[in-house]
Amino acid sequence: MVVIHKNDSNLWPPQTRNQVLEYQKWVKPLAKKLLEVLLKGLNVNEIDESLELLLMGTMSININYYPPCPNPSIAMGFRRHCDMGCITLLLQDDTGGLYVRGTKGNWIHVNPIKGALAVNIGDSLQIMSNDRYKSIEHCVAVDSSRTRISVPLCVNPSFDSVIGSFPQMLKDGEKPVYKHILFSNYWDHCFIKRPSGKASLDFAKN
Ligand SMILES: O=C(O)CCC(=O)C(=O)O
Ligand SMILES: [Fe+2]
Repeated sequence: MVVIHKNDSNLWPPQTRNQVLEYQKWVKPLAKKLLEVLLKGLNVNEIDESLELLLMGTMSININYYPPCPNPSIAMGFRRHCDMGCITLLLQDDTGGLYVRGTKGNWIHVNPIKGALAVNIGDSLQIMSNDRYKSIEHCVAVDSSRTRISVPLCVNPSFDSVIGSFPQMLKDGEKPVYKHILFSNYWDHCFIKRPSGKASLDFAKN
């Protein structure tokens, strides 16, 4: 289940609607703080209204339910991918199974820590930072005996935002790695083509 637009909340089952909206309200200032810290690293000192739309104009929440799988060695919970937006704040239960790709191509298990959120960088922030920040490839393995629930909150540009390298990134003749594209086009590309791993970024490359 995903809440993208404000009014989509009517589509949520009433059993969880209030909790989801409450959680979204609680987590929004935290997302902004994290983006402020990340943007300071790109010499952007303030997130004004237009930047806020670009960085966090769409927030979506998924609730992922992974049932136990009798043969985990031949099944995948979630295939390898990068999230499309700027950052994802991921709440997971204590079952485990989330893996991120290390710099040497190895898979690293993200041990669940009670009360902690895992924060992933998404493709849009890689694009805006002209590759200074890298989106993290991740996947989910299933467990033979336990269910798993995760609640990722994806902080994305608004759909009508144009994403591209921040001009203040490009110093001393540095070339933009990515062209300027509408975030909704990037979103559609990822959903329709379903590229795996980091391949979706090629769509945005110059
Ligand atoms: O279930 C997880 O831990 C990750 C889910 C995920 O990667 C996603 O929803 O994009
Ligand atoms: Fe993801």
